[in-house]
Amino acid sequence: MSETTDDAASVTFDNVRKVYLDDFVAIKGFDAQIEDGEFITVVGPSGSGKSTLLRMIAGLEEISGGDIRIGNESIKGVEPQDRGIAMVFQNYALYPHMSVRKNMAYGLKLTTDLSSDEIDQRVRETATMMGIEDQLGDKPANLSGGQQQRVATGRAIVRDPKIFLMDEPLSNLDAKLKVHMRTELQRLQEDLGTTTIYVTHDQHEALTMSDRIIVLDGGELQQFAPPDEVYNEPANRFVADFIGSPAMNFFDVELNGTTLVGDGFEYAIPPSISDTIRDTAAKSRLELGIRPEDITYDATGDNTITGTVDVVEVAGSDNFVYLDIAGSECRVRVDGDVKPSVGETTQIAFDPNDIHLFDTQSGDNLLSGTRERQVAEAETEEAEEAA
Ligand SMILES: Nc1ncnc2c1ncn2[C@@H]1O[C@H](COP(=O)(O)OP(=O)(O)OP(=O)(O)O)[C@@H](O)[C@H]1O
Repeated sequence: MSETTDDAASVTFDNVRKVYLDDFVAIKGFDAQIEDGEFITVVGPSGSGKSTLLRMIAGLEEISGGDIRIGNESIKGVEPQDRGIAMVFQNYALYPHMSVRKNMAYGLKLTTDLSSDEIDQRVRETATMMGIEDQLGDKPANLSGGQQQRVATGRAIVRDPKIFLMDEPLSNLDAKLKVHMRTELQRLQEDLGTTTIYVTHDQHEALTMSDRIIVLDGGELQQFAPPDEVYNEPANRFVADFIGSPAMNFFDVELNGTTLVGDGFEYAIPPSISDTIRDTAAKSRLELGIRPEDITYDATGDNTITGTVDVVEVAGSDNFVYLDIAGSECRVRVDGDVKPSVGETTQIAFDPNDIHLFDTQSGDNLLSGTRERQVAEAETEEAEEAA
């Protein structure tokens, strides 16, 4: 997170609702507090309300209920151009008939009383920062995708906004350029320290770029937390399934004493976990979640599960093995030099500390927060031993 001097560019969502066409609720009672200078990504499936959220801040959509505040000020009744925001769109929305210079200067001319010379100087400085100073006289159609992206970002930066809103700004770039621009945007945001709300379909972008991630589904907030927490401590089954690639494996299980029993396997868990889930297990079915990267392939010893190799996906430095465990698919990440044969039977194992357990009815993660506690306890023990 970048250091800034005041909280003028915090963004508060207070029970925000958006209703389209009188009865379609696109955003349902959304609450969140974004701090000044944070880089926030918003992820969720198509139609989950990501763009709607951004468009309400930008003033491109009315808010149907609740309020959004920038700093302490409600944005209701504040004209879009007076909100101190700048937006970068997926299709860049550059004016085709204007040069890069005019595209970048246009917003400044409309919203400030700077002189032409001052505007020109700011445009040139920003163009240099974005590496497009040689393109100032060109029309957008004569630029590459990456250059157009830089112009769109430069046009937002030149206005020196309090908040950047970015709606999938890199999705039109090829994979290599995307990685490059991702680093560039991240560095720019760190240098400028401007609060940024960034919508993306790409969970890798979300996990690598942001201070915190908003996960939306069906217009409802599922989790708002730093990337490692969303990954390691997903709030519910939806988040667990949505974040991570290949996705987490899930198995229907029941608790029997300190053993999770599923189709084709029994898996022993420590009493600390079984005690945590016992009350829920008495009322509801459970799902065991385990990430492909947390599974040991070809394991020996106790507490293993038997599977048969269905598919082997060669992916370079890592391979993915798809196992059949009594009719359920289980994805396992293995080293690139491990290439099992289809039809082979194997044992897999995983550490009980890596499992996730969900209430099948509510989807809640029953072990939420326990991993943080485990880490804290381990650190305390280590400190005590060292003393
Ligand atoms: N102007 C509109 N009128 C009616 N419904 C709309 C309008 N804009 C969006 N919607 C609906 O609201 C829901 C949320 O749309 P939104 O564009 O915010 O989702 P999104 O998460 O950004 O999706 P995507 O990832 O596909 O861009 C969708 O069901 C969409 O069809």
